Amino acid sequence: MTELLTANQMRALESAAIESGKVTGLELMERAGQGVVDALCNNWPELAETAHRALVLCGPGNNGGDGFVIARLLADRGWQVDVFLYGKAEKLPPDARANHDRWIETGEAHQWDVDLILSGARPDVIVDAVFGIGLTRPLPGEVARVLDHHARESWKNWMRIRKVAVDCPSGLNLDNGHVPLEPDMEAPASEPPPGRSNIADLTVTFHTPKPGHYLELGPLMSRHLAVADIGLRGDAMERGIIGLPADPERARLTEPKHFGAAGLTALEPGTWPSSVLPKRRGGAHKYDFGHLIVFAGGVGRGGAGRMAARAGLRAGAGLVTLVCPKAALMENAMQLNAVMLRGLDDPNLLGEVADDRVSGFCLGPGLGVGTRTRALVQAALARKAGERDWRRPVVVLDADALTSFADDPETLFAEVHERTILTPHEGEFARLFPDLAEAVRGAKSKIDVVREAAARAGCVVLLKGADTVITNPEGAACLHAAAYDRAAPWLATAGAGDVLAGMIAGLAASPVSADLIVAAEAAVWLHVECARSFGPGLIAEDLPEELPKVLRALSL
Ligand SMILES: NC(=O)C1=CN([C@@H]2O[C@H](COP(=O)(O)OP(=O)(O)OC[C@H]3O[C@@H](n4cnc5c(N)ncnc54)[C@H](O)[C@@H]3O)[C@@H](O)[C@H]2O)[C@@H](O)CC1
Ligand SMILES: [K+]
Repeated sequence: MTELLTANQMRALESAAIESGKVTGLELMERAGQGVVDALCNNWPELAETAHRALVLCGPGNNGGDGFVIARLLADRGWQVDVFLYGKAEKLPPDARANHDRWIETGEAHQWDVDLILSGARPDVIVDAVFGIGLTRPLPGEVARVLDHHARESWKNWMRIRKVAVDCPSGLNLDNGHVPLEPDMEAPASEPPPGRSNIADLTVTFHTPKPGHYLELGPLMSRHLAVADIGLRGDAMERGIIGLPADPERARLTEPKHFGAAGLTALEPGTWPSSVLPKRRGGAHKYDFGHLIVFAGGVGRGGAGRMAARAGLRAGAGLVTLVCPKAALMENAMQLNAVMLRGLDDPNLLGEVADDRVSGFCLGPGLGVGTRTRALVQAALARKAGERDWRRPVVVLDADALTSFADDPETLFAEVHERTILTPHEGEFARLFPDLAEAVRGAKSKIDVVREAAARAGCVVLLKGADTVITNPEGAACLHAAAYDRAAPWLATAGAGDVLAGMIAGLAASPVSADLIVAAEAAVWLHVECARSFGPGLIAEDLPEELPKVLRALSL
């Protein structure tokens, strides 16, 4: 499953299933609790073999209800289970109340008491079932004190305690990956603010992952993510199939999996991302895969452009030409072979270096901020469909090509077209969309702000990060996360963004390329795959050189 459902979408799906009469809320809660116990035993097989001790922390809503189910199922396996309830039993919602009542037939539910909880017998497993998707306010201090990462240290041998989060580590907002704080807690303090330090060893969510598991603090707090099937899949219409244009309402995770076909792997030909890579058939001519022009900066500033060009060529463009000021021709000539080279001083003479077989432009890396760059961007955006493609040339705008419009983003937005993609990092994004910048985003998720940005700009927008969000003006949103088993911290290296811009352009410049947002998704995935394949010690130049190995593994 590649859809990422927000809290409201998840609730709507559950209500529809319940209203259809196919399932009851109690049955869903039972499956959720069972899913957590199964994931626990799968993840730590030794816990499945003998009985242990669990501390189950239940909250005032249905997340707490899941906790009571888990307590009962563990007790049935012979475990010793201590249960604490934050809230009042009589105020629990009906399904949670039913499971509470069932639990207290044989066990006890103690009232929340920080000192009592932390001075009890050492648990082997702490189950965090305090808040799930229903958390609307900052985590109460007395909950945060118990869930804090360091609270375990009140027990001997605390390093052996495992914490399992039900749906999410309590405090994490599953729509945006934020942890809301009380206003007076925003100031940096010597200790981590309550709530942000609730780090699970395993997080078990239901039906699909949620955006907040992948955005911002989500991966840091969730640590390992398991998704339990609670039987809603048959009812859920699949709207997030990777490789097809993205759904305008539901965000999808960029990963090589198809709904309902868990057995498929990325390595099977014909599946994503192979299915959207242009270079996969014989008998083709180099122009069938497009001619990409990458612009480079002046003397001594060509490295970023050269890396983008090489990435474009490796990614699959049939031809790549680096265009630089004439004064920089010699230094570039000394560094390039397969990438062609032309000099251009006057942006108005673009036609002299770009005939109408050019199907893509990449501008920004190392280009310099100023009027020349603006003029080049405008010239590239003004190009019409060429001889080989019924579409206009794709235009990838990155780095200085974006910053050159910081004073006047509207001019840029007036000229972009549907085959344009902006690829800012957070700093560049803030220059073009100051009201959507990270510092003023508030509770809006990164997905929502990039959606707004794409609608405002009128083209595809890709906001880079460990969590990369790609959206188009119609509202389609894809989230690629270099997190969990795809974490690639060594990708945080100078020039990695230049290579990404080149890879996107190289894939999208082909006249047979997929929809731009789909091509960008594939490029982002391949970029991280190259980093993972190369491993620690990576520098940006290694990324294009690793691409053939990654493509070979895709059986291309
Ligand atoms: N039938 C269903 O709806 C299912 C729900 N499931 C579980 O139910 C969870 C969602 O349940 P709920 O919607 O009841 O939400 P939660 O259980 O996450 O929390 C809601 C409760 O917390 C209170 N609350 C929110 N923020 C608070 C704060 N800062 N301080 C104090 N109290 C606060 C609310 O007033 C409400 O009582 C999911 O995360 C999942 O774990 C699963 O059992 C699957 C089925
Ligand atoms: K929780």
